Amino acid sequence: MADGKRSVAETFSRLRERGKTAFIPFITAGDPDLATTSKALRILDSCGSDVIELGVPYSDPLADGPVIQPFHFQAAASRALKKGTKLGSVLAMLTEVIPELSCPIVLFTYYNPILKNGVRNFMAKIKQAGVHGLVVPDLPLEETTLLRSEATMHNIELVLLTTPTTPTERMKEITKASEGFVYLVSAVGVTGARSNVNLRVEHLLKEIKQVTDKPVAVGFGISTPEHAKQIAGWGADGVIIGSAIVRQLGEAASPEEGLRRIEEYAKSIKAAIP
Ligand SMILES: O=P(O)(O)OC[C@@H](O)[C@@H](O)c1c[nH]c2ccccc12
Repeated sequence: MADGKRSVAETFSRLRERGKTAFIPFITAGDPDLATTSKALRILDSCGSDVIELGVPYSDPLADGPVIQPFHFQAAASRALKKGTKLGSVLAMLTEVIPELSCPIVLFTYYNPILKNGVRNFMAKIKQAGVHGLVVPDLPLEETTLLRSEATMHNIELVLLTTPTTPTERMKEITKASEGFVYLVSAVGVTGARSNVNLRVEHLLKEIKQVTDKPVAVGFGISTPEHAKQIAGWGADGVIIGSAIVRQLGEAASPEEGLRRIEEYAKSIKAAIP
């Protein structure tokens, strides 16, 4: 690649060759401020994150879709928005930080901010900042055509999501269209920490893997090293953890303490998965 970094898909194929499962943490940009986010990205990268998902805070995440926004992200997003975090400042921060990271960044944003910027302009901007992939959780498959063609043109991997209630035919379409990896949302309903992993994930993974060779990463409700290990054991190519990491920052007395907690937490997950 032009920037010398592996794409998301290449990252997964390298891991697969070595029989490894990707660790994919999610944090919200600007929570509690962008300087802390840039440090968190460096820390997560050096703790062996294979891909990092970065959420762009948005004031009204429920506006356009049936997406359930977990409590911790609302809190994280409002902390970030209080600081006036905007897409432009997030991308300025990424432009500086991404060249120092070894793992690719997947940006996570609702569709509205993309529309506001204009799809083509948005893709050009995030590419310019060094972003590799994009997740738009409130974008239904039917609406992805324009976004996909612009993403492809700008060399951005557009990751699509499938859930336990997605009908099989639709799931097949999603796996066909998804780039980088397929995001399997492990449960319907409220996300965030749960005491157990949804046992249906094992079956869902099998079902998806029958129709695609693309890597499948599981997210929603994974919070402990045991959960991560269990999901890796079921053959997931990646484990996505959001709320549990965001909470480390939210509950800490200071950003410094939050960063130390993130580091410790990331290491504990990394040690649990192959
Ligand atoms: O927070 P959890 O339960 O660890 O799950 C990650 C997930 O929340 C993250 O990828 C994410 C944040 N906001 C979302 C909205 C829709 C789908 C996924 C997400």
